[in-house]
Amino acid sequence: MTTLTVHEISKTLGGSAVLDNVSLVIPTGTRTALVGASGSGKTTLLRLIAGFSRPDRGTIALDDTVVSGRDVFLPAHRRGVGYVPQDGALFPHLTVEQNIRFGLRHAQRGSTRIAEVAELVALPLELLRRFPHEISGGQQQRVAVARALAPAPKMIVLDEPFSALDTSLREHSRLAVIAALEASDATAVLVTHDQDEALMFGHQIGVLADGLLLQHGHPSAVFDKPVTAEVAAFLGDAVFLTARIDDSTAITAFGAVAIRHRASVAGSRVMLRPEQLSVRTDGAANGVVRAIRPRGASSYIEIEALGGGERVTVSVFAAESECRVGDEVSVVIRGTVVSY
Ligand SMILES: Nc1ncnc2c1ncn2[C@@H]1O[C@H](COP(=O)(O)OP(=O)(O)OP(=O)(O)O)[C@@H](O)[C@H]1O
Repeated sequence: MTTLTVHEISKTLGGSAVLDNVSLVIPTGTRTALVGASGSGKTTLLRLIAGFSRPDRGTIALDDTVVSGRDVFLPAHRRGVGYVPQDGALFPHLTVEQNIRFGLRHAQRGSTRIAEVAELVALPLELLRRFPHEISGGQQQRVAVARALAPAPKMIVLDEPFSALDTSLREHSRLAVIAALEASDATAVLVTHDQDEALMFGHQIGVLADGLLLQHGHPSAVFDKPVTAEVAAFLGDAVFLTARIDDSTAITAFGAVAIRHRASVAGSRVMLRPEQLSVRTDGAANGVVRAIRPRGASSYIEIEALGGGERVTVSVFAAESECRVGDEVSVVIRGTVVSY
């Protein structure tokens, strides 16, 4: 187990700043997900951590040992960091067992370690004799994780390991890999562009945009109190409403609502999640139904505030929907909001 300290890292590639003054501490034995849009710098940061590339400025330390700094650079093979690339990158001409064995030092190769790590990633032992093309994509990814875990690294980094998998396989593989990481005690960093994956991965989430680490912290803290509207929108569907901010209350076109976090001092809008909205046909009307869009079990109802301007889309259980276009209804906001 190792604590990773990334301190004021900057990196320019092809003449453009790809990472700008990024600092992050990943405590020993914890799991951190780095999330961000395509091109935000996630893979570059992971490569710097693994030791495949050198930062222009700043330092990277594993515990008290600086592995990247002004006059120091420990290459990947001397860092003891396990690496799981995006496509798994298994050797096609080697069996599953030989692939996993490849990650082991000579002395460990005859040991029971292969069966141990196969079990750790929930890989049935009968698959050990097969070649990569004879197992599923999800199993291949787990072999790649097993290969990286085999030498018991103190730290493991994973670059979008589930991105090529379809939804159900991805969920299954994710859970198996998280359980394996938990059991291994390795400090882990996962790069993903999938918000749900990032939020469920572990102890910390870091949100990158254009080379800047916009926010990092416990997943629920970042989700509940996003520092900017950009972070809020990146982590899930977000509804923004113009509001008059009055101390700890926001007055919106759909009523007053309590503020749980003021991200800016002089805010003029609030953010809430679509799940916080519901619609009632009794009660004081504050909106008019402009469109109804059926979507299987649910229907999306577009509602415009009375007096015009603001619009929200509310998801309702289709069988219970009594609304028609033109009806006046009451939009109710549950819970609390963040103001910007
Ligand atoms: N070797 C390189 N030379 C020049 N530019 C590069 C190089 N590698 C990456 N970049 C650029 O740096 C930026 C960040 O790339 P990076 O791969 O770190 O992003 P990412 O967040 O991992 O994206 P994705 O989710 O698409 O993999 C991009 O604009 C990319 O085009």
